[in-house]
Amino acid sequence: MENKLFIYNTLNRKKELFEPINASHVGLYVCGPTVYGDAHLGHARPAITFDLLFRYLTHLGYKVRYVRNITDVGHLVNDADEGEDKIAKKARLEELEPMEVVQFYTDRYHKDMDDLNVRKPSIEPRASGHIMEQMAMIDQLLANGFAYESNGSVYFDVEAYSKKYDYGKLSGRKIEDLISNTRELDGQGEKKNSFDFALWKKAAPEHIMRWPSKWSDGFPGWHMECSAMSQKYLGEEFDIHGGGLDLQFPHHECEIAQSTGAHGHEAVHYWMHNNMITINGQKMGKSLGNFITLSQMFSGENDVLEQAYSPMTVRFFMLQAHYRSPLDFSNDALKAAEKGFKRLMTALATLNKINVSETSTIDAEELTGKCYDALNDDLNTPILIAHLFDGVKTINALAAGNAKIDANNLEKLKTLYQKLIFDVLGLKAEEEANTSNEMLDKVISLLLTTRNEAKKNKDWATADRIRDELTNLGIVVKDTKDGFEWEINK
Ligand SMILES: Nc1ncnc2c1ncn2[C@@H]1O[C@H](COP(=O)(O)OP(=O)(O)OP(=O)(O)O)[C@@H](O)[C@H]1O
Ligand SMILES: [Zn+2]
Repeated sequence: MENKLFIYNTLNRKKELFEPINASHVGLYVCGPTVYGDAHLGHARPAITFDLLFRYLTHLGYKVRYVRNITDVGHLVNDADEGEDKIAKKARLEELEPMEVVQFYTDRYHKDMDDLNVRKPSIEPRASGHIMEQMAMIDQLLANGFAYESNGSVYFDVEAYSKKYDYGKLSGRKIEDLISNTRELDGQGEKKNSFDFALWKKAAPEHIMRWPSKWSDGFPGWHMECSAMSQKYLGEEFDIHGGGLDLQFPHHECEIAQSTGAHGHEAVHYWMHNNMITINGQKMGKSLGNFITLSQMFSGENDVLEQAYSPMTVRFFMLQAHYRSPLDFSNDALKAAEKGFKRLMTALATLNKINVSETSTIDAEELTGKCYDALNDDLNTPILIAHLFDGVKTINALAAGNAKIDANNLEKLKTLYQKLIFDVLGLKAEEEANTSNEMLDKVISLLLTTRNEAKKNKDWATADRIRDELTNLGIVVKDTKDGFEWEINK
């Protein structure tokens, strides 16, 4: 397969030709959600970005193993080593078992992902199911002298590590700066240095999520799960690790340190980071309380929303921006995406009705080349979509009889649009659901109008039968002075 895909590697801060370890296979790991609340618009960004990558690599012919985890233990409220576990806190507030919270929000996350047409990863491991693997890696780090035990907890020894390796290489932080910024805090508590991070934490008596270990009854640190699970399913060295830009430090920096410290070499060849969804210029975040959940986006039930936005509108909105650019939420931008998506889908329907000519004024090959060049340039979807819209002008010109296309070019154009729109961008037609809803509306209105006519004719038997039969189907009919109202009894 001819390989021209360049991806921006955060580690080296440049676009690099993608060369997998094994010519035909790709290992991809992406940090998934911490499941203690509904997914918001921000969470859709890494999901869609790496779904696009998964789809494009598959389209290019690679066999991809895509691992996206579920964090169900170890992610503490302040993202550092202190505070309550995010899941445990939610469980306490809701009076539920932590794993009930996890199951509830994991199911809801899956529903949102299905709506957005995000393909399921090949493996979706949970942190709590991989405690043994995490403990084994901590053992390795202790044996290699990059970790120390303190009062039943185990910490990563950043200073010892940085004598041999480069701590901060991903995020660009300098260990000297970390040392000088934190000096006053050090020498207190369990850690040698305040920038050391937890690999294993001894659980306080009230902490529910705990596992026995040789160090203490406790739980693993948040960064540990991704190192242990990526290694388990993709090997000590693998191709691509993705996640949001906000995870670069400390999460991914710590992952690099853990893997390098345990194995003597780095695990990941290409680090990819999606930029943030912002709202009024600020990161949309659960902790900041400025989020719109995905189900609110789809139903319109949030005061910030001027209308509901369908899942494909949301997906198109994301794809119209490059994944490394920040993207600000606005009703106007979403409305524009809604229009754009519809225009593209209408053009696709038009394309399927175009007649063939003997000659062609259109060169499908040229457009195909431009589209793939955009994708190969670090998944430049805004440029790709601009080319697809140029093609829409051509399609409309063909439909209007202002251009000609031969069978060969028409076939190529159809294949290009089908493959890129459905397989790679992962868009899908949405009319179907709407059509069946609209159809149901019309059929019920027809029945109820017939019922009103029956009532006018004093044909009470027919009127009652229509109402009763609808009630049996779960449709509640209310007579009003203007006619009728109805609703489906859920
Ligand atoms: N506003 C956002 N824009 C883009 N990606 C985001 C945004 N918020 C979270 N993510 C990404 O979603 C993934 C899951 O993150 P996680 O569940 O840890 O969210 P979080 O950090 O708890 O969110 P929050 O900051 O809202 O509490 C991560 O890759 C993270 O980078
Ligand atoms: Zn992670």
